[in-house]
Amino acid sequence: MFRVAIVGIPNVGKSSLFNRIIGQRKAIVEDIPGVTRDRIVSTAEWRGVKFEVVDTGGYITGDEDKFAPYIRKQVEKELELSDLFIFVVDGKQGLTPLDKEIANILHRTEKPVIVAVNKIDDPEKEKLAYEFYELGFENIIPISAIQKLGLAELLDKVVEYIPEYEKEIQEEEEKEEKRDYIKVAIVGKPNAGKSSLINALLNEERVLVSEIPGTTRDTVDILYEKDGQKFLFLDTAGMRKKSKVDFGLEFFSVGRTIEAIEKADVVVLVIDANQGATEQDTKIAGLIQRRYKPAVIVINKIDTVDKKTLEKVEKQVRERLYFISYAPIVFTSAKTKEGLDELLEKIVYVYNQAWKRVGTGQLNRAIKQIQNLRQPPTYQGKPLKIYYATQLEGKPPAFLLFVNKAEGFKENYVKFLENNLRKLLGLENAPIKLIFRGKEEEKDK
Ligand SMILES: Nc1nc2c(ncn2[C@@H]2O[C@H](COP(=O)(O)OP(=O)(O)OP(=O)(O)O)[C@@H](O)[C@H]2O)c(=O)[nH]1
Ligand SMILES: Nc1nc2c(ncn2[C@@H]2O[C@H](COP(=O)(O)OP(=O)(O)OP(=O)(O)O)[C@@H](O)[C@H]2O)c(=O)[nH]1
Repeated sequence: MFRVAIVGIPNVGKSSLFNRIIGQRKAIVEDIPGVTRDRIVSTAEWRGVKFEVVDTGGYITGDEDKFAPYIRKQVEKELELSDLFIFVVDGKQGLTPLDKEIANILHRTEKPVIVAVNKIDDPEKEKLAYEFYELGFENIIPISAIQKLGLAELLDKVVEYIPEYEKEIQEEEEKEEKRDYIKVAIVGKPNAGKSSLINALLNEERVLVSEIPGTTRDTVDILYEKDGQKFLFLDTAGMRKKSKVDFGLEFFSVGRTIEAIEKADVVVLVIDANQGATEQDTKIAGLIQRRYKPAVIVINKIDTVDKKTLEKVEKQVRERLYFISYAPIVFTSAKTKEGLDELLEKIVYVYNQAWKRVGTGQLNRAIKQIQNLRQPPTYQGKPLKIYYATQLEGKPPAFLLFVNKAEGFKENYVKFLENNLRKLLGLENAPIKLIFRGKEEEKDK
Protein backbone atom coordinates (compact mmCIF):
# COMPACT_ATOMS: atom_id res chain seq x y z
CA MET A 1 0.00 0.00 0.00
CA PHE A 2 1.09 3.57 -0.64
CA ARG A 3 2.91 4.71 2.44
CA VAL A 4 2.87 8.23 3.77
CA ALA A 5 5.31 9.20 6.51
CA ILE A 6 4.71 12.12 8.82
CA VAL A 7 8.09 13.56 9.73
CA GLY A 8 9.27 16.63 11.55
CA ILE A 9 10.96 17.84 14.67
CA PRO A 10 9.41 17.25 18.10
CA ASN A 11 6.31 19.08 19.21
CA VAL A 12 5.23 20.41 15.83
CA GLY A 13 2.03 18.36 15.95
CA LYS A 14 2.87 15.18 14.05
CA SER A 15 0.82 12.95 16.33
CA SER A 16 -2.07 15.39 16.32
CA LEU A 17 -2.08 15.37 12.53
CA PHE A 18 -1.71 11.59 12.43
CA ASN A 19 -4.73 11.19 14.66
CA ARG A 20 -6.76 13.54 12.49
CA ILE A 21 -5.85 11.62 9.37
CA ILE A 22 -6.64 8.17 10.72
CA GLY A 23 -9.84 9.25 12.47
CA GLN A 24 -11.45 6.38 14.34
CA ARG A 25 -9.16 3.74 12.94
CA LYS A 26 -6.84 1.72 15.09
CA ALA A 27 -3.11 2.29 14.93
CA ILE A 28 -0.56 -0.42 15.53
CA VAL A 29 3.04 -0.45 16.57
CA GLU A 30 5.20 -1.49 13.67
CA ASP A 31 8.22 -3.69 13.95
CA ILE A 32 11.10 -2.49 11.82
CA PRO A 33 14.58 -3.71 12.67
CA GLY A 34 17.09 -0.94 13.13
CA VAL A 35 14.60 1.72 14.06
CA THR A 36 15.23 3.38 17.36
CA ARG A 37 11.72 4.48 18.24
CA ASP A 38 8.36 2.87 17.76
CA ARG A 39 6.55 3.57 14.57
CA ILE A 40 2.84 3.97 14.82
CA VAL A 41 1.08 2.90 11.66
CA SER A 42 -2.48 2.88 10.46
CA THR A 43 -4.43 2.78 7.27
CA ALA A 44 -6.31 5.88 6.22
CA GLU A 45 -8.76 6.67 3.48
CA TRP A 46 -9.47 9.86 1.61
CA ARG A 47 -11.96 10.18 -1.22
CA GLY A 48 -12.15 6.42 -1.49
CA VAL A 49 -8.42 5.86 -1.76
CA LYS A 50 -6.66 3.93 0.96
CA PHE A 51 -3.10 4.52 2.08
CA GLU A 52 -0.89 3.82 5.02
CA VAL A 53 0.19 6.59 7.40
CA VAL A 54 3.17 6.40 9.68
CA ASP A 55 3.76 8.62 12.68
CA THR A 56 7.49 8.82 13.26
CA GLY A 57 7.13 10.91 16.42
CA GLY A 58 7.87 10.24 20.01
CA TYR A 59 11.37 11.59 20.49
CA ILE A 60 12.63 12.69 23.81
CA THR A 61 12.33 16.42 23.87
CA GLY A 62 14.74 18.62 25.74
CA ASP A 63 18.30 18.37 24.72
CA GLU A 64 18.52 19.13 21.03
CA ASP A 65 21.96 17.57 20.55
CA LYS A 66 20.56 14.37 21.89
CA PHE A 67 17.53 14.03 19.70
CA ALA A 68 18.95 15.40 16.46
CA PRO A 69 20.63 12.07 15.63
CA TYR A 70 17.39 10.17 16.32
CA ILE A 71 15.47 12.34 13.96
CA ARG A 72 18.07 12.01 11.28
CA LYS A 73 17.98 8.25 11.60
CA GLN A 74 14.21 8.07 11.68
CA VAL A 75 13.85 10.14 8.56
CA GLU A 76 16.62 8.33 6.75
CA LYS A 77 15.04 4.95 7.42
CA GLU A 78 11.73 6.24 6.21
CA LEU A 79 13.29 7.46 2.97
CA GLU A 80 13.47 3.86 1.78
CA LEU A 81 10.16 2.71 3.20
CA SER A 82 7.75 5.49 2.39
CA ASP A 83 6.35 6.81 -0.86
CA LEU A 84 5.51 10.32 0.24
CA PHE A 85 6.43 12.60 3.13
CA ILE A 86 4.33 15.04 5.04
CA PHE A 87 6.92 17.26 6.57
CA VAL A 88 5.28 18.98 9.53
CA VAL A 89 6.67 22.30 10.73
CA ASP A 90 5.45 24.70 13.40
CA GLY A 91 4.01 27.87 11.87
CA LYS A 92 3.83 29.57 15.22
CA GLN A 93 7.39 28.95 16.11
CA GLY A 94 8.76 29.56 12.63
CA LEU A 95 11.62 27.93 10.79
CA THR A 96 14.30 26.25 12.91
CA PRO A 97 17.78 24.93 12.02
CA LEU A 98 16.56 21.39 12.66
CA ASP A 99 13.77 21.85 10.12
CA LYS A 100 16.48 22.72 7.62
CA GLU A 101 18.40 19.63 8.55
CA ILE A 102 15.39 17.42 7.93
CA ALA A 103 14.74 19.25 4.66
CA ASN A 104 18.27 18.40 3.56
CA ILE A 105 17.66 14.73 4.18
CA LEU A 106 14.34 14.84 2.35
CA HIS A 107 15.91 16.58 -0.61
CA ARG A 108 17.97 13.45 -1.18
CA THR A 109 14.89 11.56 -2.34
CA GLU A 110 12.92 11.91 -5.53
CA LYS A 111 9.78 11.08 -3.62
CA PRO A 112 7.20 13.83 -3.12
CA VAL A 113 7.37 15.99 -0.03
CA ILE A 114 4.48 18.11 1.21
CA VAL A 115 5.28 20.68 3.85
CA ALA A 116 2.40 21.03 6.30
CA VAL A 117 2.79 24.24 8.24
CA ASN A 118 0.87 23.42 11.38
CA LYS A 119 -0.66 25.48 14.16
CA ILE A 120 -2.03 28.07 11.75
CA ASP A 121 -5.18 28.16 13.85
CA ASP A 122 -6.36 31.39 12.32
CA PRO A 123 -6.78 31.56 8.51
CA GLU A 124 -5.67 35.19 8.72
CA LYS A 125 -2.24 33.99 9.67
CA GLU A 126 -1.68 31.87 6.59
CA LYS A 127 1.13 34.08 5.44
CA LEU A 128 3.19 32.72 8.31
CA ALA A 129 3.58 29.69 6.07
CA TYR A 130 5.46 31.60 3.39
CA GLU A 131 8.73 31.61 5.23
CA PHE A 132 8.88 27.83 4.81
CA TYR A 133 9.34 28.15 1.04
CA GLU A 134 12.93 28.60 2.06
CA LEU A 135 13.07 24.85 2.66
CA GLY A 136 12.98 24.38 -1.09
CA PHE A 137 9.77 22.38 -1.50
CA GLU A 138 7.02 23.27 -3.89
CA ASN A 139 4.05 22.14 -1.82
CA ILE A 140 3.51 24.28 1.23
CA ILE A 141 0.13 23.92 2.91
CA PRO A 142 -0.94 25.82 6.03
CA ILE A 143 -2.93 23.63 8.39
CA SER A 144 -4.19 23.41 11.92
CA ALA A 145 -4.41 19.89 13.24
CA ILE A 146 -6.37 21.12 16.22
CA GLN A 147 -8.78 23.40 14.39
CA LYS A 148 -9.05 20.95 11.47
CA LEU A 149 -8.04 23.57 8.94
CA GLY A 150 -6.35 22.82 5.63
CA LEU A 151 -6.64 19.06 6.10
CA ALA A 152 -8.76 18.48 3.00
CA GLU A 153 -6.31 20.40 0.90
CA LEU A 154 -3.42 18.42 2.36
CA LEU A 155 -5.07 15.05 1.79
CA ASP A 156 -6.16 15.97 -1.73
CA LYS A 157 -2.52 16.65 -2.44
CA VAL A 158 -1.49 13.29 -0.97
CA VAL A 159 -4.04 11.38 -3.03
CA GLU A 160 -2.90 13.21 -6.17
CA TYR A 161 0.46 11.52 -5.76
CA ILE A 162 -0.93 8.02 -5.31
CA PRO A 163 -0.44 6.22 -8.64
CA GLU A 164 -3.40 4.89 -10.58
CA TYR A 165 -2.26 1.29 -10.35
CA GLU A 166 -2.38 1.52 -6.55
CA LYS A 167 -6.00 2.45 -6.83
CA GLU A 168 -6.65 -0.45 -9.18
CA ILE A 169 -4.98 -2.91 -6.81
CA GLN A 170 -7.21 -1.60 -4.06
CA GLU A 171 -10.30 -2.24 -6.09
CA GLU A 172 -9.10 -5.79 -6.65
CA GLU A 173 -8.45 -6.23 -2.97
CA GLU A 174 -11.86 -4.99 -2.06
CA LYS A 175 -13.35 -7.63 -4.28
CA GLU A 176 -11.14 -10.13 -2.48
CA GLU A 177 -12.41 -9.03 0.90
CA LYS A 178 -15.95 -9.58 -0.17
CA ARG A 179 -15.33 -13.04 -1.53
CA ASP A 180 -17.19 -15.79 0.22
CA TYR A 181 -15.03 -18.77 -0.63
CA ILE A 182 -11.91 -20.28 0.89
CA LYS A 183 -9.01 -20.71 -1.49
CA VAL A 184 -7.51 -24.14 -1.05
CA ALA A 185 -4.26 -25.42 -2.52
CA ILE A 186 -3.88 -29.18 -2.64
CA VAL A 187 -0.22 -30.01 -2.73
CA GLY A 188 1.89 -33.11 -2.36
CA LYS A 189 4.08 -35.57 -4.17
CA PRO A 190 3.12 -36.97 -7.53
CA ASN A 191 0.79 -39.94 -7.12
CA ALA A 192 -0.21 -39.08 -3.57
CA GLY A 193 -3.79 -38.87 -4.76
CA LYS A 194 -4.42 -35.17 -5.12
CA SER A 195 -6.57 -35.35 -8.23
CA SER A 196 -8.35 -38.46 -6.98
CA LEU A 197 -9.32 -36.59 -3.84
CA ILE A 198 -10.70 -33.70 -5.81
CA ASN A 199 -12.57 -36.09 -8.05
CA ALA A 200 -14.01 -37.87 -5.06
CA LEU A 201 -15.16 -34.56 -3.66
CA LEU A 202 -16.64 -33.37 -6.88
CA ASN A 203 -18.22 -36.74 -7.40
CA GLU A 204 -17.41 -36.72 -11.03
CA GLU A 205 -14.44 -37.33 -13.25
CA ARG A 206 -13.68 -33.74 -13.95
CA VAL A 207 -10.00 -33.96 -13.18
CA LEU A 208 -7.75 -36.23 -15.15
CA VAL A 209 -6.49 -39.13 -13.04
CA SER A 210 -3.74 -41.39 -14.14
CA GLU A 211 -1.40 -44.10 -12.95
CA ILE A 212 1.52 -42.17 -14.33
CA PRO A 213 3.03 -39.69 -11.92
CA GLY A 214 2.88 -36.15 -13.13
CA THR A 215 -0.21 -36.22 -15.24
CA THR A 216 -2.28 -33.55 -13.60
CA ARG A 217 -1.57 -30.97 -16.27
CA ASP A 218 -2.70 -27.41 -16.51
CA THR A 219 -5.56 -27.84 -14.15
CA VAL A 220 -7.88 -24.96 -13.59
CA ASP A 221 -9.28 -23.61 -10.35
CA ILE A 222 -12.43 -25.41 -9.31
CA LEU A 223 -15.21 -23.83 -7.30
CA TYR A 224 -17.03 -26.25 -5.06
CA GLU A 225 -19.84 -25.74 -2.60
CA LYS A 226 -20.91 -27.87 0.30
CA ASP A 227 -23.56 -27.01 2.87
CA GLY A 228 -23.39 -23.36 1.94
CA GLN A 229 -19.62 -23.12 2.29
CA LYS A 230 -17.69 -22.45 -0.90
CA PHE A 231 -14.19 -23.66 -1.64
CA LEU A 232 -11.97 -22.72 -4.54
CA PHE A 233 -9.48 -25.47 -5.24
CA LEU A 234 -6.46 -23.89 -6.83
CA ASP A 235 -4.25 -25.35 -9.49
CA THR A 236 -3.44 -28.83 -8.31
CA ALA A 237 -0.29 -29.56 -10.28
CA GLY A 238 2.00 -31.24 -7.82
CA MET A 239 5.70 -31.29 -7.39
CA ARG A 240 7.32 -33.15 -10.18
CA LYS A 241 10.28 -35.27 -9.36
CA LYS A 242 10.93 -37.29 -12.42
CA SER A 243 14.43 -38.55 -13.00
CA LYS A 244 14.31 -37.85 -16.70
CA VAL A 245 12.99 -34.36 -16.36
CA ASP A 246 15.51 -31.61 -16.80
CA PHE A 247 16.12 -29.14 -14.04
CA GLY A 248 14.16 -26.37 -15.67
CA LEU A 249 10.90 -28.24 -15.69
CA GLU A 250 11.23 -29.47 -12.16
CA PHE A 251 12.05 -26.01 -10.97
CA PHE A 252 8.98 -24.67 -12.70
CA SER A 253 6.78 -27.15 -10.88
CA VAL A 254 8.18 -26.28 -7.48
CA GLY A 255 7.47 -22.72 -8.45
CA ARG A 256 3.89 -23.68 -9.15
CA THR A 257 3.52 -25.32 -5.78
CA ILE A 258 4.89 -22.22 -4.14
CA GLU A 259 2.54 -20.06 -6.13
CA ALA A 260 -0.44 -22.17 -5.12
CA ILE A 261 0.65 -22.06 -1.47
CA GLU A 262 1.00 -18.30 -1.60
CA LYS A 263 -2.38 -17.77 -3.19
CA ALA A 264 -4.17 -20.14 -0.84
CA ASP A 265 -5.98 -19.40 2.37
CA VAL A 266 -5.53 -23.01 3.43
CA VAL A 267 -3.04 -25.58 2.15
CA VAL A 268 -3.80 -29.29 2.10
CA LEU A 269 -0.70 -31.46 2.04
CA VAL A 270 -1.50 -34.94 0.74
CA ILE A 271 0.70 -37.81 1.89
CA ASP A 272 0.48 -41.37 0.64
CA ALA A 273 -0.24 -43.73 3.56
CA ASN A 274 1.98 -46.32 1.91
CA GLN A 275 4.99 -44.07 2.03
CA GLY A 276 4.54 -41.79 5.00
CA ALA A 277 6.26 -38.44 5.06
CA THR A 278 9.11 -38.42 2.59
CA GLU A 279 11.87 -35.94 2.06
CA GLN A 280 9.79 -34.17 -0.53
CA ASP A 281 6.86 -33.88 1.87
CA THR A 282 9.21 -32.36 4.42
CA LYS A 283 10.24 -29.78 1.85
CA ILE A 284 6.70 -28.91 0.91
CA ALA A 285 5.70 -28.68 4.57
CA GLY A 286 8.62 -26.31 5.06
CA LEU A 287 7.35 -24.12 2.24
CA ILE A 288 3.96 -23.98 3.91
CA GLN A 289 5.27 -23.31 7.38
CA ARG A 290 7.63 -20.55 6.32
CA ARG A 291 4.68 -18.71 4.82
CA TYR A 292 2.62 -19.14 7.98
CA LYS A 293 -0.19 -20.76 6.02
CA PRO A 294 -3.04 -22.53 7.74
CA ALA A 295 -2.75 -26.17 6.72
CA VAL A 296 -4.29 -29.62 6.91
CA ILE A 297 -2.21 -32.77 6.49
CA VAL A 298 -4.01 -35.55 4.67
CA ILE A 299 -2.88 -39.14 4.94
CA ASN A 300 -4.51 -40.65 1.90
CA LYS A 301 -5.12 -44.17 0.57
CA ILE A 302 -6.05 -45.51 4.00
CA ASP A 303 -7.99 -48.28 2.27
CA THR A 304 -4.67 -49.83 1.33
CA VAL A 305 -3.12 -50.14 4.79
CA ASP A 306 -4.19 -51.77 8.06
CA LYS A 307 -4.88 -49.92 11.26
CA LYS A 308 -1.56 -50.71 12.89
CA THR A 309 0.40 -49.46 9.94
CA LEU A 310 -1.71 -46.33 9.91
CA GLU A 311 -0.85 -45.58 13.52
CA LYS A 312 2.81 -45.94 12.70
CA VAL A 313 2.46 -43.70 9.68
CA GLU A 314 0.70 -41.04 11.73
CA LYS A 315 3.50 -41.09 14.28
CA GLN A 316 6.14 -40.90 11.58
CA VAL A 317 4.39 -37.96 9.92
CA ARG A 318 4.10 -36.08 13.19
CA GLU A 319 7.74 -36.67 13.98
CA ARG A 320 9.10 -35.80 10.61
CA LEU A 321 6.87 -32.79 10.12
CA TYR A 322 7.17 -31.63 13.73
CA PHE A 323 7.70 -28.03 12.66
CA ILE A 324 4.19 -27.82 11.24
CA SER A 325 2.51 -29.28 14.29
CA TYR A 326 -0.32 -26.76 14.00
CA ALA A 327 -1.70 -28.65 11.00
CA PRO A 328 -4.32 -31.24 11.96
CA ILE A 329 -4.11 -34.67 10.35
CA VAL A 330 -7.06 -36.15 8.47
CA PHE A 331 -7.18 -39.71 7.16
CA THR A 332 -8.80 -40.17 3.80
CA SER A 333 -9.42 -42.57 1.01
CA ALA A 334 -10.28 -41.15 -2.35
CA LYS A 335 -11.44 -44.62 -3.26
CA THR A 336 -13.95 -45.23 -0.44
CA LYS A 337 -14.55 -41.51 0.15
CA GLU A 338 -13.76 -41.92 3.79
CA GLY A 339 -12.64 -38.79 5.62
CA LEU A 340 -13.73 -36.33 2.94
CA ASP A 341 -16.31 -34.55 5.07
CA GLU A 342 -13.81 -34.27 7.86
CA LEU A 343 -11.30 -32.80 5.46
CA LEU A 344 -13.72 -30.06 4.44
CA GLU A 345 -14.58 -29.38 8.06
CA LYS A 346 -10.94 -29.03 8.98
CA ILE A 347 -10.29 -26.68 6.09
CA VAL A 348 -13.00 -24.35 7.38
CA TYR A 349 -11.79 -24.76 10.93
CA VAL A 350 -8.14 -23.87 10.34
CA TYR A 351 -9.24 -20.99 8.11
CA ASN A 352 -11.26 -19.50 10.94
CA GLN A 353 -8.47 -20.03 13.45
CA ALA A 354 -6.16 -17.90 11.36
CA TRP A 355 -8.48 -14.93 11.81
CA LYS A 356 -8.88 -15.25 15.53
CA ARG A 357 -8.10 -12.35 17.84
CA VAL A 358 -7.36 -12.69 21.53
CA GLY A 359 -7.66 -10.08 24.24
CA THR A 360 -4.54 -8.41 25.57
CA GLY A 361 -5.41 -9.47 29.11
CA GLN A 362 -5.81 -13.11 28.13
CA LEU A 363 -2.61 -12.97 26.12
CA ASN A 364 -0.54 -11.53 28.95
CA ARG A 365 -1.95 -13.96 31.46
CA ALA A 366 -0.98 -16.77 29.14
CA ILE A 367 2.55 -15.38 28.78
CA LYS A 368 2.89 -15.24 32.55
CA GLN A 369 1.58 -18.76 32.92
CA ILE A 370 4.04 -20.08 30.35
CA GLN A 371 6.94 -18.34 32.05
CA ASN A 372 5.90 -20.00 35.30
CA LEU A 373 5.94 -23.37 33.60
CA ARG A 374 9.42 -22.76 32.39
CA GLN A 375 11.45 -19.62 32.92
CA PRO A 376 13.17 -18.23 29.86
CA PRO A 377 16.85 -19.18 29.80
CA THR A 378 19.62 -16.76 30.66
CA TYR A 379 21.41 -14.84 28.00
CA GLN A 380 24.83 -13.30 28.45
CA GLY A 381 24.58 -14.08 32.13
CA LYS A 382 21.24 -12.40 32.64
CA PRO A 383 17.77 -13.91 32.80
CA LEU A 384 15.63 -13.19 29.76
CA LYS A 385 12.36 -11.44 30.48
CA ILE A 386 9.09 -10.92 28.71
CA TYR A 387 7.39 -7.76 29.91
CA TYR A 388 4.31 -7.45 27.82
CA ALA A 389 2.70 -8.76 24.66
CA THR A 390 0.14 -7.51 22.20
CA GLN A 391 -1.52 -8.99 19.13
CA LEU A 392 -0.91 -7.27 15.82
CA GLU A 393 -3.53 -6.73 13.14
CA GLY A 394 -4.23 -9.24 10.40
CA LYS A 395 -3.69 -12.92 9.81
CA PRO A 396 -2.12 -15.21 10.75
CA PRO A 397 -2.19 -14.30 14.44
CA ALA A 398 1.01 -12.37 15.18
CA PHE A 399 2.15 -11.29 18.60
CA LEU A 400 4.60 -8.57 19.48
CA LEU A 401 6.52 -9.38 22.65
CA PHE A 402 8.38 -6.68 24.52
CA VAL A 403 11.42 -8.30 26.11
CA ASN A 404 14.74 -7.28 27.59
CA LYS A 405 16.95 -8.91 24.94
CA ALA A 406 15.31 -9.92 21.69
CA GLU A 407 18.32 -11.78 20.31
CA GLY A 408 18.44 -13.99 23.40
CA PHE A 409 15.22 -15.78 22.47
CA LYS A 410 16.39 -18.86 20.61
CA GLU A 411 14.47 -21.56 18.78
CA ASN A 412 14.01 -23.86 21.74
CA TYR A 413 12.24 -21.44 24.00
CA VAL A 414 10.45 -19.77 21.12
CA LYS A 415 8.94 -23.12 20.10
CA PHE A 416 7.99 -23.78 23.71
CA LEU A 417 6.30 -20.40 23.91
CA GLU A 418 4.56 -20.90 20.60
CA ASN A 419 3.18 -24.31 21.45
CA ASN A 420 1.91 -23.24 24.83
CA LEU A 421 0.44 -20.01 23.55
CA ARG A 422 -1.45 -22.00 20.97
CA LYS A 423 -2.83 -24.27 23.65
CA LEU A 424 -3.76 -21.51 26.10
CA LEU A 425 -5.27 -19.20 23.53
CA GLY A 426 -7.25 -21.83 21.68
CA LEU A 427 -5.11 -21.44 18.59
CA GLU A 428 -4.03 -25.06 18.29
CA ASN A 429 -4.41 -25.09 14.57
CA ALA A 430 -3.13 -21.66 13.65
CA PRO A 431 0.32 -20.80 12.42
CA ILE A 432 1.28 -18.09 14.88
CA LYS A 433 4.06 -15.57 14.54
CA LEU A 434 6.06 -14.21 17.44
CA ILE A 435 8.00 -10.98 17.07
CA PHE A 436 10.43 -10.05 19.80
CA ARG A 437 11.18 -6.45 20.55
CA GLY A 438 14.13 -5.79 22.85
CA LYS A 439 14.57 -2.87 25.16
CA GLU A 440 17.98 -2.17 23.69
CA GLU A 441 16.38 -1.37 20.35
CA GLU A 442 14.13 1.15 22.00
CA LYS A 443 16.92 3.16 23.46
CA ASP A 444 19.53 4.91 21.43
CA LYS A 445 21.66 2.48 19.57
N1 LIG B 1 -2.22 25.65 18.50
C1 LIG B 1 -2.05 24.47 17.98
N2 LIG B 1 -1.39 23.55 18.69
C2 LIG B 1 -1.22 22.33 18.14
C3 LIG B 1 -1.70 22.02 16.85
N3 LIG B 1 -1.37 20.74 16.59
C4 LIG B 1 -0.71 20.26 17.66
N4 LIG B 1 -0.62 21.23 18.60
C5 LIG B 1 0.00 21.11 19.93
O1 LIG B 1 1.39 20.92 19.79
C6 LIG B 1 1.88 20.05 20.80
C7 LIG B 1 2.64 18.89 20.18
O2 LIG B 1 1.75 18.10 19.44
P1 LIG B 1 2.07 16.58 19.06
O3 LIG B 1 1.07 16.15 18.11
O4 LIG B 1 2.32 15.79 20.28
O5 LIG B 1 3.48 16.82 18.35
P2 LIG B 1 4.53 15.77 17.79
O6 LIG B 1 5.17 16.44 16.64
O7 LIG B 1 3.88 14.48 17.54
O8 LIG B 1 5.54 15.68 18.97
P3 LIG B 1 6.60 14.52 19.31
O9 LIG B 1 5.82 13.33 19.73
O10 LIG B 1 7.39 15.12 20.44
O11 LIG B 1 7.40 14.29 18.10
C8 LIG B 1 0.67 19.60 21.60
O12 LIG B 1 0.60 20.39 22.76
C9 LIG B 1 -0.50 19.90 20.67
O13 LIG B 1 -1.67 20.18 21.38
C10 LIG B 1 -2.42 23.03 16.14
O14 LIG B 1 -2.88 22.84 15.03
N5 LIG B 1 -2.54 24.22 16.75
N1 LIG C 1 -6.46 -47.36 -3.24
C1 LIG C 1 -6.40 -46.06 -3.41
N2 LIG C 1 -5.78 -45.53 -4.47
C2 LIG C 1 -5.76 -44.20 -4.61
C3 LIG C 1 -6.31 -43.34 -3.64
N3 LIG C 1 -6.10 -42.07 -4.05
C4 LIG C 1 -5.45 -42.13 -5.21
N4 LIG C 1 -5.23 -43.42 -5.57
C5 LIG C 1 -4.52 -43.89 -6.76
O1 LIG C 1 -3.21 -43.35 -6.77
C6 LIG C 1 -2.80 -43.02 -8.09
C7 LIG C 1 -2.40 -41.57 -8.17
O2 LIG C 1 -3.50 -40.73 -7.91
P1 LIG C 1 -3.63 -39.28 -8.47
O3 LIG C 1 -4.89 -38.73 -7.95
O4 LIG C 1 -3.38 -39.23 -9.93
O5 LIG C 1 -2.39 -38.62 -7.74
P2 LIG C 1 -1.84 -37.12 -7.84
O6 LIG C 1 -1.32 -36.80 -6.51
O7 LIG C 1 -2.86 -36.25 -8.40
O8 LIG C 1 -0.65 -37.34 -8.82
P3 LIG C 1 0.08 -36.36 -9.85
O9 LIG C 1 -0.92 -35.97 -10.87
O10 LIG C 1 1.17 -37.18 -10.38
O11 LIG C 1 0.60 -35.20 -9.07
C8 LIG C 1 -3.97 -43.37 -8.98
O12 LIG C 1 -3.75 -44.65 -9.48
C9 LIG C 1 -5.17 -43.39 -8.04
O13 LIG C 1 -6.17 -44.24 -8.46
C10 LIG C 1 -6.93 -43.93 -2.48
O14 LIG C 1 -7.42 -43.26 -1.58
N5 LIG C 1 -6.93 -45.29 -2.42
